[in-house]
Amino acid sequence: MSGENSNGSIILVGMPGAGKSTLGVMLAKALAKDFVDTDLLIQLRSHATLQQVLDEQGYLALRQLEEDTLLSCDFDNHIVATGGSAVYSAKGMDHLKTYGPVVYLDVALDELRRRIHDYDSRGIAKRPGQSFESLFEERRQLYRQYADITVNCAGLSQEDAMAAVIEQLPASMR
Ligand SMILES: Nc1ncnc2c1ncn2[C@@H]1O[C@H](COP(=O)(O)OP(=O)(O)O)[C@@H](O)[C@H]1O
Ligand SMILES: O=C(O)C1=C[C@@H](OP(=O)(O)O)[C@@H](O)[C@H](O)C1
Ligand SMILES: [Mg+2]
Repeated sequence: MSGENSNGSIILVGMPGAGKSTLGVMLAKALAKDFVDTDLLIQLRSHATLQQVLDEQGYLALRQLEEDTLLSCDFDNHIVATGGSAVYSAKGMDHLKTYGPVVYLDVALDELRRRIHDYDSRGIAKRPGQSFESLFEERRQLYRQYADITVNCAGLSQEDAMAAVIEQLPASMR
């Protein structure tokens, strides 16, 4: 994943169900960039699914694995779909930010609930028993803290959300 252009990447952050993985592929195609989903890198590194890591080692181990994975990769000229928990790693986020703007896909709680049907088996790095609402409140401030660009995705189709992201990018990246 290395390359010459260290300014050409876009880092997608947001809650599980915000559309990072889905829109990431679409953006990569539209902007002629490579695509990476860091969840898949974590799984390759651990030879296990995220849910297996959670079940066997716990959510803090998953967050540590995520940080290690983020820090060990170059993300030049990529659309990067992060896992929703990437923002728990300040080091990981600082590393990601060196590759390009962090785009927060802001989706309301009700809409996320409609999209996520596997909250307890999706591999989410949350405290045992933590509700989706509590996770949403805890995460929202972290996404805002790291975001260079916030895209309000309320009511937008995948295509319209992708267009909204592109519209808010610096002109040099569109
Ligand atoms: N703008 C959108 N409108 C409706 N559904 C969406 C939208 N973006 C993503 N989805 C759906 O929401 C679900 C979660 O999307 P995904 O890309 O996996 O999110 P994330 O990677 O942020 O967890 C998928 O079923 C996807 O098709
Ligand atoms: O929010 C989370 O705690 C996580 C979300 C998941 O990714 P998505 O955000 O793509 O659903 C997951 O697999 C990740 O490693 C942990
Ligand atoms: Mg994803």
